[in-house]
Amino acid sequence: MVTRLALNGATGRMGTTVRDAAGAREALSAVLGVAPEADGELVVTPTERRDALVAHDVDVVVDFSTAKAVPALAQDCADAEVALVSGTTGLGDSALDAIEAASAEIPVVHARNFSQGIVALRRALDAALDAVGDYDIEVAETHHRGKQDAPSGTATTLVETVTDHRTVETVNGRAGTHVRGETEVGVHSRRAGNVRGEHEVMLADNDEVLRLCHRAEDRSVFAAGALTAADWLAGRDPGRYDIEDVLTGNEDDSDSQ
Ligand SMILES: NC(=O)C1=CN([C@@H]2O[C@H](COP(=O)(O)OP(=O)(O)OC[C@H]3O[C@@H](n4cnc5c(N)ncnc54)[C@H](OP(=O)(O)O)[C@@H]3O)[C@@H](O)[C@H]2O)C=CC1
Ligand SMILES: O=C(O)C1=N[C@H](C(=O)O)C[C@H](O)C1
Repeated sequence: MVTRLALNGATGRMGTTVRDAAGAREALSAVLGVAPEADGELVVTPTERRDALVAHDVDVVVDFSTAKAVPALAQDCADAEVALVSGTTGLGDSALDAIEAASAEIPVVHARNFSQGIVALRRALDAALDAVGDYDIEVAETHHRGKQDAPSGTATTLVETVTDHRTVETVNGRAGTHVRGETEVGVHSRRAGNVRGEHEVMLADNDEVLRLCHRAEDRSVFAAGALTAADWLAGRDPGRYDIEDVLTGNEDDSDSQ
């Protein structure tokens, strides 16, 4: 059976990449786009979205848009009983609450990075943190000049992985006169060119430095992960799932209802 997709943020960098990647998969079909400026019969505006999801018999919405758009999107998906895969980053409390509320009605995957390499990096970081003592940790990320949110969602997730191991105080950038505190984790953001996404976690002690790095060279790696999630999510029970659930097929760790 073909899973019918709607792409929220259809005209953006990721929306167009996901559309092209979906076209190459037999099991998926992108039947609708949503963007602020509707530009054809298959692209509707956010106010038309809920009715269009029902009319086009959509199974899953794949969302790469903007944080402000997420609360209304999550509500529309719940109302239309359509599953949601969202990769949008920089979400504040209202968007996170809206995703949580929607997940009582529909299945939802939200991931700040859909690449397999970042899943592997998180696992490697977990293992490294088990192996080293209280090494100093700094996180750095570089993205294209068009990225709006900083630090990146992935950098935030990497700091959360550190938080699973120890109490930390996040310092976004460093300026002025200040000696590094023992619990600090510095997070550093650069914006330049068309860099797709680079992340590095540095773990350092006296006389040794361990670096864990990932570089996305094409947005297709994010699109592939999001489409795998869409395929996996269609027809599941309501609940909140994560990218580890998708890649391992593990449902024990989800909080599905
Ligand atoms: N999880 C992951 O693996 C990845 C996540 N991302 C995240 O995805 C998001 C989008 O990134 P990117 O594609 O580069 O950004 P773009 O700015 O290129 O695309 C965002 C699109 O969303 C549209 N949009 C704005 N408001 C709405 C709305 N209310 N409803 C529907 N669409 C809307 C914009 O339209 P307009 O321009 O007309 O305003 C734009 O076309 C970011 O948060 C980014 O961090 C990116 C890559 C990978
Ligand atoms: O905006 C982007 O481009 C990306 N955003 C995500 C993030 O904020 O972590 C994921 C990826 O690095 C690309």
